[in-house]
Amino acid sequence: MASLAFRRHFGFAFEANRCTPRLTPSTPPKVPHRALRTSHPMSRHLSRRQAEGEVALSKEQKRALDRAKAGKNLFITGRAGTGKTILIRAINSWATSREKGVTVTAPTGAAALLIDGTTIHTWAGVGMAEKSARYYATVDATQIREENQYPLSLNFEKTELLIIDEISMVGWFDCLSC
Ligand SMILES: Nc1ncnc2c1ncn2[C@@H]1O[C@H](COP(=O)(O)OP(=O)(O)OP(=O)(O)O)[C@@H](O)[C@H]1O
Repeated sequence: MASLAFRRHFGFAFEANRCTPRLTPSTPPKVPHRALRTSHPMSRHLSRRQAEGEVALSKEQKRALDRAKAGKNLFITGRAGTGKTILIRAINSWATSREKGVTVTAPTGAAALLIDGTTIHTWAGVGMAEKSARYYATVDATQIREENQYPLSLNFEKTELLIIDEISMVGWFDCLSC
């Protein structure tokens, strides 16, 4: 149910067991050896330029981009180096140029940096608890929401397109497809 709600809200989402379509680039794109080396974090700038048009997307990447443009939910998976990050950059670039409310996230700070995004926890407002575990276990959920300093509802409302990189590292990932 949760995943359905997310999909309804965002139009483009992350893994869900009934989510469509499942794009699985099985073979790495044919790229020059020099380009393959740019997956190193220090080569982010070059990768960004590639996503902005200097490198033509592969057929499979284009197919995924077209589906994203059509507002479909996507689960993008594939072996290392098959072009997932470049695809994310291309989707982000397209969404930004259309002034869509796009948020690019990842479960860890390091992963988020690679895609110029933010952590999923920051976006969702999951921060450090300010009170004891006993307090949160006993108090009413409504009260916790009222006390929350993060403008969470704004984050959810302004995000039309949510991208989560490295979703398998998200601890509560399984809950999303419940
Ligand atoms: N269509 C393309 N044309 C040329 N080079 C590409 C293309 N797609 C990706 N690349 C290059 O292939 C390399 C791997 O791409 P990318 O980093 O997007 O893969 P990935 O699937 O995200 O890898 P990982 O799973 O390890 O993060 C990079 O150097 C990237 O610049």
